[in-house]
Amino acid sequence: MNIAVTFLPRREPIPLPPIGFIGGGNMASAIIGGLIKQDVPAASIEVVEPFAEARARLANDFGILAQPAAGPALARCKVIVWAVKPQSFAEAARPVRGLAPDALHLSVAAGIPSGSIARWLDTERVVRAMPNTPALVGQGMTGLFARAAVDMGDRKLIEQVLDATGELMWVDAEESLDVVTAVSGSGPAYVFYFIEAMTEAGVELGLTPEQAHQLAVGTFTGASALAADAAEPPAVLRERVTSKGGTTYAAITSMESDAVKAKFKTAIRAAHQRAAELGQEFGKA
Ligand SMILES: NC(=O)C1=CN([C@@H]2O[C@H](COP(=O)(O)OP(=O)(O)OC[C@H]3O[C@@H](n4cnc5c(N)ncnc54)[C@H](OP(=O)(O)O)[C@@H]3O)[C@@H](O)[C@H]2O)C=CC1
Ligand SMILES: O=C(O)[C@@H]1CCC=N1
Repeated sequence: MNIAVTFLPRREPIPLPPIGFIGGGNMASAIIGGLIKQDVPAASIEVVEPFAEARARLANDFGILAQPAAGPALARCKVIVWAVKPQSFAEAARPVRGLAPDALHLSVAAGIPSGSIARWLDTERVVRAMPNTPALVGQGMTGLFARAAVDMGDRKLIEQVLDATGELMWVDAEESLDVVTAVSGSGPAYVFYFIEAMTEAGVELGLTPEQAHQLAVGTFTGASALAADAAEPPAVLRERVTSKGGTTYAAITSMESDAVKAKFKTAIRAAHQRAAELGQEFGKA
């Protein structure tokens, strides 16, 4: 049998400017992985990361030579991504202020207001993003907010930097980012929690851990794809699974009687409140 093979022309490297990262942990790695997939050369990415183990991981995974402290290498960066914990932001900003005067700043830190970042870095060109970890597999959801001084060209640049991470959603009000944080930023942990519960229940009822894991994960993948594709809302899709007097009815009735939905919403409100507290606590400096 003859198999026709078509070679697609190799894509030209994306002409992104040099990009700096302050903090080279989980979220920075997810974004850097996307940039490398877009053919951005490792040499045009500067990372400041004090933790030696994280620097070794960046070298191993992406061939990036991260620096333990901020220095003049950041001067060439036109975008600086802030991927430090909210608790470390003010301290991390001090040595960077003035080092890259032309840079557009993108913060992924939960809660820290853009006004604090603008003050710490002495620039109004600040965008805040709230991504989530499925960015690692190109299926993230990211909320974005730009300060007034950020123009359309800057917005496009940010979209290009985050292009490979998944879907992007701009919000007009900065407070909305705390809601994005509580729903989709922390959201993967809620999904993993339910996967854990479904897997444990499957094992307790007699399946192997592998079988139970495959069924739980596959059910989330399938149900999410159905919800994304269907014209009907999730409540209608749920009703279609729930045969009268059947097994799903038994499970949903049990959950309703234990107020599972109400408690889940309370948990999301706790995440929302914590985002605001992080901003108040660590945005003051
Ligand atoms: N993880 C997630 O799902 C999401 C996280 N975020 C946000 O991303 C940010 C980073 O989170 P995450 O990646 O999970 O955290 P990590 O702890 O994995 O990464 C943060 C890194 O920053 C380093 N760091 C600390 N101080 C400095 C400094 N002064 N200069 C440079 N780097 C420094 C830390 O080193 P050390 O460990 O030595 O302190 C650590 O390696 C947080 O603000 C979080 O709110 C947003 C959305 C989702
Ligand atoms: O838990 C956190 O604070 C961060 C922000 C969203 C996800 N992780």
